[in-house]
Amino acid sequence: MADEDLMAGKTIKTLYSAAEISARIDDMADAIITHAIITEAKGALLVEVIMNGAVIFAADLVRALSRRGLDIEIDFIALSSYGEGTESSGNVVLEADARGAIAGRTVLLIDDILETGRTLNYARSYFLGKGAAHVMTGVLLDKSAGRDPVIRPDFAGFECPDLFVIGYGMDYAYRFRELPYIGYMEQGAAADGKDSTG
Ligand SMILES: O=P(O)(O)OC[C@H]1O[C@H](OP(=O)(O)OP(=O)(O)O)[C@H](O)[C@@H]1O
Ligand code: HPA
Repeated sequence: MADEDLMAGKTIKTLYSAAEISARIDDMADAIITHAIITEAKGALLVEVIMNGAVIFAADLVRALSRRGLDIEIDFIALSSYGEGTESSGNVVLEADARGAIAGRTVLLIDDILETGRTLNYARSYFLGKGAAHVMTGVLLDKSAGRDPVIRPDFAGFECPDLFVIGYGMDYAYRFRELPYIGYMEQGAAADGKDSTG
């Protein structure tokens, strides 16, 4: 489907600019490297990137961690539950397995957004099931509206309003991941406007 069709009657409003995201990732990296479990972990921290949405966030976060001297190993797992829609199907599908050695490791799961919590719950069970010593979670956006408050990330960048957001890795129907900022689609007058320079 062409962007023009997806965008019909809508414009993208900026929620967080590229500069705001960058500054927040530095704060998150500071918080991660001082966390007791990570500081005391034996061997490299195993960073598990949950594809596809988290790849852009993870690329920036791991380099921020590296600049602070943290020893890390990067691995990937692919999980999917939204498809082309804006609501969770309720069913998390394992599209691709992790490949790293997991038993006994301290694992930091990285995802772009936490909404219902199904994806991170699935991932946490997956890594604990493979013998991880600790599993921690880091998300750029925490969309907590309507979610059980017991479900919380260990590290979060921004609270996300109850809107379907796109950009900086996040898609709507597999598009818009490449936007350098985070935005949301607003029904509006402009047919094809990207109002943001973020
Ligand atoms: O907390 P939840 O309600 O589970 O939602 C969060 C998940 O939804 C998105 O993944 P999606 O299924 O869209 O796959 P993608 O990463 O390939 O875009 C996002 O990247 C998170 O992994
Ligand atoms: N945008 C993109 N992907 C998502 C969202 C969202 O708001 N929530 C869960 N996955």
